[in-house]
Amino acid sequence: MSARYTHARAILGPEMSERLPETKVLLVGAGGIGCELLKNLVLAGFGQITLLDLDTIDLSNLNRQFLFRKKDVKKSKAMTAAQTAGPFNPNVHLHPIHGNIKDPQFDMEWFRGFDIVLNALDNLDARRHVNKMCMATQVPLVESGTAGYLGQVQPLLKDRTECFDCISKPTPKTFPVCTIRSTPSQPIHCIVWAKSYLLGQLFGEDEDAGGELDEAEKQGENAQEIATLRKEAQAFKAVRSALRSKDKSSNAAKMAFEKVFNSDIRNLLSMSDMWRSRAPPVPLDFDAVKKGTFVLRGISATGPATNGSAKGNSNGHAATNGQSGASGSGLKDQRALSLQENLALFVSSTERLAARLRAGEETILFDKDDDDTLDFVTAAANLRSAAYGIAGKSRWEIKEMAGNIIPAIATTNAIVAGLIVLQAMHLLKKSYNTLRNIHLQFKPTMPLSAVMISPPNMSCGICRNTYTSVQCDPTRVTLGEVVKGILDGSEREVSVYEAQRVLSDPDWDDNNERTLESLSVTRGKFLTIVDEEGEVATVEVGICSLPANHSGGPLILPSPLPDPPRKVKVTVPPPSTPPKKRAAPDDEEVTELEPAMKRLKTNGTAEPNLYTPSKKRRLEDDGLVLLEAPNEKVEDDDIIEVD
Ligand SMILES: Nc1ncnc2c1ncn2[C@@H]1O[C@H](COP(=O)(O)OP(=O)(O)OP(=O)(O)O)[C@@H](O)[C@H]1O
Ligand SMILES: [Zn+2]
Repeated sequence: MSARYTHARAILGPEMSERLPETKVLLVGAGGIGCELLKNLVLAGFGQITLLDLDTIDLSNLNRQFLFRKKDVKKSKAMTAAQTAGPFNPNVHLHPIHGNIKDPQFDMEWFRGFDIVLNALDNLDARRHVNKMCMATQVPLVESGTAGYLGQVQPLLKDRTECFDCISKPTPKTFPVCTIRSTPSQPIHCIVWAKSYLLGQLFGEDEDAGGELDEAEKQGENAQEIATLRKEAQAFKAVRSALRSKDKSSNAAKMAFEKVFNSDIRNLLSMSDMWRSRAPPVPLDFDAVKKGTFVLRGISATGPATNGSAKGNSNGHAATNGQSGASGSGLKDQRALSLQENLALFVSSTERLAARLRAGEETILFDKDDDDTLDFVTAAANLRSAAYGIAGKSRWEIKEMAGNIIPAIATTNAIVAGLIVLQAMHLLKKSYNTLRNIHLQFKPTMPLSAVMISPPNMSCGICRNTYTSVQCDPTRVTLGEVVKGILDGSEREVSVYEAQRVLSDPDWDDNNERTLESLSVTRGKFLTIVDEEGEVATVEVGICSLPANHSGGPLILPSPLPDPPRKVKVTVPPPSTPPKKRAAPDDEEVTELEPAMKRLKTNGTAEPNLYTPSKKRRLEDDGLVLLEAPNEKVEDDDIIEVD
């Protein structure tokens, strides 16, 4: 045993140490937590590590994602992390993959190839996807996350612990800075970008990257990349000095606009890899937007900029059309602005802020009560949203949303990465009694708290389902063949879904003769078979591909076929009662609850009708609640009543 493992062996014990070289780990995400975790795994001697990330390295990642250097900016995170960490331990086999974990080839068969999955992700969508794949394949998962000084590590295993979806998650309200730097997908990303990045670049302290770039070039780093970065930094320099220049003709606002909404976007577009799994942004043309001749995704620059939540002008002509001097005070705060109006607001707020610099203010920071900065952030965020096809927001909404961001802290990521390895060890050793949910908290007297594991939530729509998979050729196999095969001759009535789409039900079998592919049910997706009477657990069928050397029919059914448990009918608890938790995980005692009913207020009249589970489920999936009588009310602020 080489000295390399002395410490790891002392911690892990001889048995675990022996097994590590054969252990197959999937690490999803090579960002802040992922880099720290990869280093831990490699040094501990985990033998087979698959590392997957869809992104490329951003300059702003370098302060904490220590496996990356300036020469690596714009390269694949997974590939670069593997290249850097590989030599830490030559006995380890690293398999980096540049891809999205939701890509079809990462199906149930693929997940089954791992002993454990470790999430180091930054978004709910990907986390929920990995959770479902791990519940489907019964592969243990360690989930994790950090926000500033706070962190959490949660070991998850089907039937033993609750899953990531057992408790519904509130939508996150804060974002680490860099998540929003290059690929925004929500209005808040653009708001934070405008407030914390662009405002600072133009009106904050001089953040000159030139010196660092000179240094990088001296060290022989990628000259082409450095040249691109230098050009970007130079362009900001030119705009900054134009903003501070007494020369009125410098047209600084136009320069700023053209840099961030045109040339920077063009630069990003030239990296075609980035836009393989995302919709690409569209560069904006200053003069055409100003004139109102610019058309973006079929919408005129004078129409509502995007279909944002604030009410736009339905005739496509904004009320202030053509007013170039739209100022904060002249705008109705709660109206969505057209692209042209956002440009006018960008120009006017930039000029107001520039005038303040010329009058002696050295730096200007965001203050929601400072109209100039709020106008600037409103306009810049909405212009960026428009370029990326994201819904615009009103000035009033942006004031609400421009909350504080939480910077990522390297030490928090490092602590959490260490804790992930410890929980992974418990899962691999099957020492389930020692599993804990760990919280890293901002309490100097007790920075870590270890919480007992909760058993599964009996009404969870993810981990209480019965999972199976079929190997098939979706171009040849029909929906009816798969469903009939899985039900194995049972006559019970079922409805079949793919995600939220109904594909068939007992009264509607039009799709049964159609191929899976024609129904867009392809590799990596699930067919969900729901019992019409609600008496048998839902079966989820993962679609996998046929083995490479297969020559027979288009479908290989699983063996054994799934045997979903019968649900024990339990009376629906009152709406405010949380789902009952069992004292200890014990598979024998599983009972299933019907999905909780929407609260209907009957005003003392008839009891609300209980619809059959599938019908009700379809209605609820569509966001509909059926009211019995015209005087009924639904106690839910998100619900809009329609006749
Ligand atoms: N669907 C996905 N498939 C693969 N990797 C993903 C997916 N979603 C997110 N990731 C990766 O997870 C990582 C999360 O790391 P982290 O939270 O540090 O993000 P970051 O973008 O590097 O930094 P920051 O979030 O602070 O800007 C990122 O590298 C991101 O590319
Ligand atoms: Zn669950």
